[in-house]
Parts: sequence; C-alpha cells; structure tokens
Amino acid sequence: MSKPIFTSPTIIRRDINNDIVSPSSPTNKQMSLLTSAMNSPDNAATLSFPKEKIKVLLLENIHSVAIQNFKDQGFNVESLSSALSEDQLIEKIKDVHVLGLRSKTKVTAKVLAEAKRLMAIGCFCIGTDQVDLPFAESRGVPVFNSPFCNSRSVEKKSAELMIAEIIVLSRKIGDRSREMHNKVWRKESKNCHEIRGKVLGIIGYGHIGSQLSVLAEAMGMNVVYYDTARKLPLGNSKACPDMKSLLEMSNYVTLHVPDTEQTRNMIGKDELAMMRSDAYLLNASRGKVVDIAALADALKGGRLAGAAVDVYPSEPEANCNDWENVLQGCPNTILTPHIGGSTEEAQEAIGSEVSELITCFINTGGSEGSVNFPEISIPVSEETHRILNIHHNKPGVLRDINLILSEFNVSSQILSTRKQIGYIIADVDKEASKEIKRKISALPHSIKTRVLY
Ligand SMILES: NC(=O)C1=CN([C@@H]2O[C@H](COP(=O)(O)OP(=O)(O)OC[C@H]3O[C@@H](n4cnc5c(N)ncnc54)[C@H](O)[C@@H]3O)[C@@H](O)[C@H]2O)C=CC1
Ligand SMILES: O=C(O)C(=O)COP(=O)(O)O
Repeated sequence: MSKPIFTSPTIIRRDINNDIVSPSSPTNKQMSLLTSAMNSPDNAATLSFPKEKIKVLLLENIHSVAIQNFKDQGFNVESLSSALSEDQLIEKIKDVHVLGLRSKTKVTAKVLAEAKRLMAIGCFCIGTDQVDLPFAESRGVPVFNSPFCNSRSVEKKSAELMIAEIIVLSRKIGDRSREMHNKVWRKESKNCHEIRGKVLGIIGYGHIGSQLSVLAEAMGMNVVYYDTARKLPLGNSKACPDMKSLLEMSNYVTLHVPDTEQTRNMIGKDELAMMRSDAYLLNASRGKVVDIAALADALKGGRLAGAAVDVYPSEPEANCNDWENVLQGCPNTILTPHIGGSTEEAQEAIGSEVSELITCFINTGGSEGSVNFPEISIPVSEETHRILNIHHNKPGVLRDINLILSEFNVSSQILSTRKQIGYIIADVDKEASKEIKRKISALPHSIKTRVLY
C-alpha cells in the first residue's frame, strides 16, 4: 500500500496573479516513493490507491521505454500496436487511468465522456489535434506531448526527412528508382537541378520549420518563411509579409503548421496556381492542410514539378496493403506513410519524455509540460500529505477552498488557473488530509480531488 514521501523542503514563489510557481521537480527516486490516491465525483474512494491498480493503455506502438517506465512504477500496462476506432476506445477507456497514443487515435468528447477514471493523456508525438483538448480540460484531464524530441527527424528527424525529400524531388529520384525496378534505364538531366541557391519557402516557422531553415541554409539554400506569429529569423532567412509572396517566389514550399481551423485546406487550387510551375510542394504537417485532389490535378497537369507528401486527410489505423489515395501515380511525387517522426532515436526520446511527465503528474501532481492544463510543480515534502484539487474556474472557489484549509495546518499551497479550470496543490498535516479531501471534494465546483499519502 502507500509509502511515505521523502523529499526536499518546499519552496513557494508567487507570480503577479498571486499564482505560485516553482521550477523544481522531484527526482525519480522521490517519485518512485510516492503512492497516489484519487477521488473524483465518479470515483469516491477515500483510501490510498494501489499503484498496480493504475491502468495504463498505450496505443499505436509506443516505444518500449515508456512501457518499462510505467511498469517500473508498478502500474498495470496494456500496449497495442494499432490505433483504436472511437467505438473500440469507448469500450476500452472505461477503467483506464492513463491513455497513451500517437497521431492516429481520435480522443473525442464522446470518448472522454466515458473515461470516468482517466487521470492523464499522453500524446507520444508533437501534434495534439487528435484530442479534444478543451473537453479534456473541462473534465480535469491534462494532456502531455513531446514538443521537441520529434523535431530533428521532422524538425531534426522531420527536418532531415524534408532535406532528403527536397533532394529526391530535385533529381526525380523517386521516378528513376521506380523505373529501374521495372527494368527501365533512363539517364537524363532535363529538369533536374541542384538545390544550392534555390529558394525554400517555409510555412509555419515553429520548432520544425526553424530547424529546417538552419539545415537548408547549410545546404546553400535561401530561406524565406511565413508565420502568423512573429518569429525570429534564423541565419539569413527572411520573413514574408504574406503567404502569397512566399508561394510566388519559392522553388520549394514546405508546410509545418498545426491542424487548426485556419490551416485546413490552406493550400488549395488558388494557392497552387500562385506557385511557380517548376516548384515543388512538401507536406509533413497534417493531411487536411492541403486539398490533395487539387494537388493531384496540378501535378498531373504539369502545373507543379513535384510533391512530397507524408500526411493525408484520411490515414489507416494500422499498416495495411489496400491503401488508396488520389495522389498515387502522380509524376515526381514521393508518398510516405506518415513517417516524419518515425526514427528509433525520436521514438525512444518521446517514450521517455512523455512517460516521465505523466508519472510526475500521477506521483506529485506536477503538471509541467501539459498543453491544456494549469502548469504547476512544487517539490513534495516528507512531513505532509498533498491535496490536489481540480475545479471549475468560477469566482469564489479559492475562497471556499481556503476556508476549509484555514481550519488546518497548511505548509504550502499553489494555485494556477486557465479559462475553464483551476488547479490547486496544498501540502497539509498528515492527520488532516482525509478530512480536507472530503470537504474539498464536496464543494460544488470541484471536478477531481486526490491525496498523495
Ligand atoms: N509528419 C510527421 O510525422 C510529423 C508531423 N508534425 C506536424 O508538424 C506540425 C508542426 O510542428 P512544430 O513545428 O513542432 O509545431 P510548432 O507549434 O512549433 O510550429 C507551428 C508553427 O505554425 C505557425 N502557424 C500556426 N498557424 C499558422 C497559419 N495559419 N499560417 C502560418 N503559420 C501558422 C505557428 O505560429 C508556429 O510557429 C505539428 O503540429 C504536427 O502536426 C510534427 C511531427 C511529426
Ligand atoms: O509528432 C507528430 O505530431 C506526428 O505527426 C508523428 O506522429 P506519429 O507519432 O508518427 O503518429
């Protein structure tokens, strides 16, 4: 059952909004000594929650390092290699405490409504568009992701992939290779070019776009970019005032934006018509960003020199042998099965990072790294029990909570809020913790209350 908490003294800093902020996180040893207890309107247990009863469901072949990290904590882990459909997930999620997924599994409001015990979601990737983040927030479920680990392959690994594809397109390597496999020897230099001195236009100059900018300049390319946010131009890159000017001047246009209402179909027939006829389009962001029917028309009609596409409006839940897409058969077109983030290095780093963020949240309440949840983290103390409360962000909630806390000895307290919810951590006398939890849980705006014994 529960073990005591051994840690360093608690430090509290308040910011201008009277929120308390601390950068310190517990060590792995401290975390492994913690046992969580949980309580919610749906789960009114008041006893310490045994770690082996924490059920972790991992989907989409998440790296073994994450599985091991969760097992080391004593959690009960089930790992599946493919995504689940909405109906399958609704069936499975009922008794799950931690859900891990990658880009395929859609965590809709309908799924979340059935997730009565869910404490946290881990997106073991960069994008979080597959989760209904506001609904998860309203249910008090933090969502964690890995904003950096994935980047060199897409950013770093993806940026590396983009560099490879820029060269492959410029030399028509895809078509030549396919011909060779079909016994055709066709040596020619017509319409094959160096990338040195050419203009690379990057739409979305975030982690991946800016990494790619650095690599492309090192290869002798001239980089321009367009981003809706103000971004520091790296190296000699230059910001374009609008997307049109970028489309008109670039030899290569590459997309690195998230999937949002504003980015859906941001490249369609009109935008493709603005591009040079000897230009190439690359998309490793999200499938719905490009109108692929319009892209196929442009490629087949010779209004574009080629394309490299890694993501599609509709992708299968698992590997298959009958995938069909309108871009199949288009000239000088590289199609890859959403592998921008798929290197062993990136998957291991992501597996490690996201599982640690989730473990930290379960064991200490620390929510740093969450994309939809108030981010707080304070060291745990061996002298106290920790109350964690997630509540609807309504006027008077803090007063009600503090009224309860004022009856007891509180050694530290921290609150942070977002639009929908507030999150409070209070370290209290061991003797008082059960009583406080009961009273705070009963407040009308409480969503979830946990105690770390
Ligand atoms: N193919 C793959 O396997 C992978 C795909 N991705 C995708 O790449 C996307 C980008 O990743 P990061 O660079 O890490 O994200 P990021 O959040 O660091 O950068 C995205 C950039 O796009 C900009 N942006 C947003 N809306 C825009 C608009 N309408 N017009 C122009 N710029 C806009 C943002 O201001 C930001 O600078 C992810 O959201 C994900 O969907 C990420 C990793 C792997
Ligand atoms: O990191 C991302 O956002 C990606 O698109 C990579 O997705 P994946 O982990 O390969 O399903």
